[in-house]
Amino acid sequence: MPSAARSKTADLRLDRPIVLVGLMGAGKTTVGRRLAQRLKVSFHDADHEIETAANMRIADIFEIYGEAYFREGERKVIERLLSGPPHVLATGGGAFMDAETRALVKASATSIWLRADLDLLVKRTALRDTRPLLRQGDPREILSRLLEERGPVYAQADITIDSADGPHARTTEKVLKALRTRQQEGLMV
Ligand SMILES: Nc1ncnc2c1ncn2[C@@H]1O[C@H](COP(=O)(O)OP(=O)(O)O)[C@@H](O)[C@H]1O
Ligand SMILES: O=C(O)C1=C[C@@H](OP(=O)(O)O)[C@@H](O)[C@H](O)C1
Ligand SMILES: [Mg+2]
Repeated sequence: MPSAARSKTADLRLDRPIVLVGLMGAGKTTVGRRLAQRLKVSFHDADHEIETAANMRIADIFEIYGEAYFREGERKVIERLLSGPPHVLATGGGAFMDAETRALVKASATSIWLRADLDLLVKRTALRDTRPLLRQGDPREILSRLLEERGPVYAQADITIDSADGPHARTTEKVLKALRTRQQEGLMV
């Protein structure tokens, strides 16, 4: 398939995994899958891996075992995935808040914060009621508080990309462009 879109990624060779971080609804899972396709590497979603390993839904893990147990599983899953070959990994929104997970990601991957404003996060997370943290009150209030708390930590990622409204493809292309720039500057991607 000799499309221009495809040939544009031929110059990008991953040295290590790409890890997407950011709040619920930022588009980590959606954009991550597309990014992996464009880079021709495999895609993993930490939430999905946890659900498979536990054979339970995230909301049930939170309800039955609690958040601390979930975070432990999340850390283990991410550690296992990061020890593998370069790929794209979409984390759950809280993963990068865990100091140990964050240190691991910073040491062995290129991290990307997909940043979106509150209105967009509220709109996108309303599409699916699968996130236990947003069931604990008013989703807008919860997301607003989390944005304030977590924003400075997400900002420690190597790259920040605005995950604005519009097609996922546009955000994916922005990520690719940022990776290409980094590589041209001689930095690892
Ligand atoms: N430009 C966009 N980028 C990413 N997601 C978008 C966009 N526009 C709409 N969406 C929708 O918003 C939701 C984002 O959710 P998801 O990818 O699961 O985010 P996260 O994994 O960060 O929580 C999906 O339903 C997706 O289809
Ligand atoms: O922000 C969080 O703490 C969480 C985000 C969710 O993933 P997404 O960010 O993919 O929605 C999921 O891991 C869990 O519900 C907790
Ligand atoms: Mg996700």
